[in-house]
Amino acid sequence: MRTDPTVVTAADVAPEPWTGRDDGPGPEHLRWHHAVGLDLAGAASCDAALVGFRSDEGVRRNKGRQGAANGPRALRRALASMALPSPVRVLDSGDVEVADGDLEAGQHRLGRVITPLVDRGRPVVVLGGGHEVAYGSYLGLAGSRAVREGGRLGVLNLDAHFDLREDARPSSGTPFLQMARSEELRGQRLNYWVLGVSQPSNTERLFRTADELGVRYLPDTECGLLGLSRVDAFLDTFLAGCDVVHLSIDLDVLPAAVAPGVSAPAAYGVPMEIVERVCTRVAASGKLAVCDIAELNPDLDVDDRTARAGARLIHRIVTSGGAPSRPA
Ligand SMILES: N=CN[C@@H](CCC(=O)O)C(=O)O
Ligand SMILES: [Mn+2]
Ligand SMILES: [Mn+2]
Repeated sequence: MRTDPTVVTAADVAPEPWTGRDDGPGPEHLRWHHAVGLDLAGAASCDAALVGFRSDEGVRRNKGRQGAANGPRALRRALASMALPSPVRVLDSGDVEVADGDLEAGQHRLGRVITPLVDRGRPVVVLGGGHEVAYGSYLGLAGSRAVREGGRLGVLNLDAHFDLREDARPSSGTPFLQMARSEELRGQRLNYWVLGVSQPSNTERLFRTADELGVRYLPDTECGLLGLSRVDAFLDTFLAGCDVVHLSIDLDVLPAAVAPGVSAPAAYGVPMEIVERVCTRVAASGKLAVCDIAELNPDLDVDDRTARAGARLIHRIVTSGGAPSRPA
């Protein structure tokens, strides 16, 4: 069944107009707030789409520090005044909101919003929300034409954690195990790669689960600038083995000084230079279908550092789909 790329599904909460600093007219003054449209009817012609996932429920169930439901608003605010090197058109589709603790229903609604956006053939950026956002994104991707028609799905998680917990209820600690189980149901093995895994932040049980599932990972200690060739080789192999990429960015992959506004800040972390390079290369591959920005908790942020770091990664991803007109 083919979906009409001009027909998209409305989110729970309509998007609000974007505002920000304005230095004058013309492309030389272009900023994000100029480039964002809210009209779903214009979805087909956009270079990228945004959708927010206002959810704290996964972090609450995972015994973390709550506040991620306000992440989408903080990310939009941090993006609004960023300068654009060349014109892009971005659709803001609004937010899916997890209400009354019903995370599972929210993840399915998110999936239904994402599928037609993915079918436009341009990246969808999902603004979390706790990392439970990733399973909703997966549901959207699994329903997309590219995956249903046999495209090989690859999931790359930039994270200090595996998020492969075997808990009774879905949470921010379980999304990739949920994906693995869903893939098993359609006779597939989840092609799951993690960059930035912190040994002290994952029990031996989680490492064992990762090994049993055939997960490929690079520890944070191998993701510094001295490990650049290892990171590049890891990414090359990942990209060569898939056609459709789900990039999931848990901001706690970054050092705590760069990303203090997360439930579990990283004592070590992967440098911003590396994380940004990985994002840029994935976007430039032309295979990126969905990218989550997860775990931003504005209540815990310092000078909007984490929101700005997340926004910068989104900026790089959206402006790296084609040839950038300024050096990255
Ligand atoms: N999404 C976060 N997942 C981590 C949280 C760890 C923590 O709160 O310390 C996990 O479950 O391992
Ligand atoms: Mn994490
Ligand atoms: Mn995570």
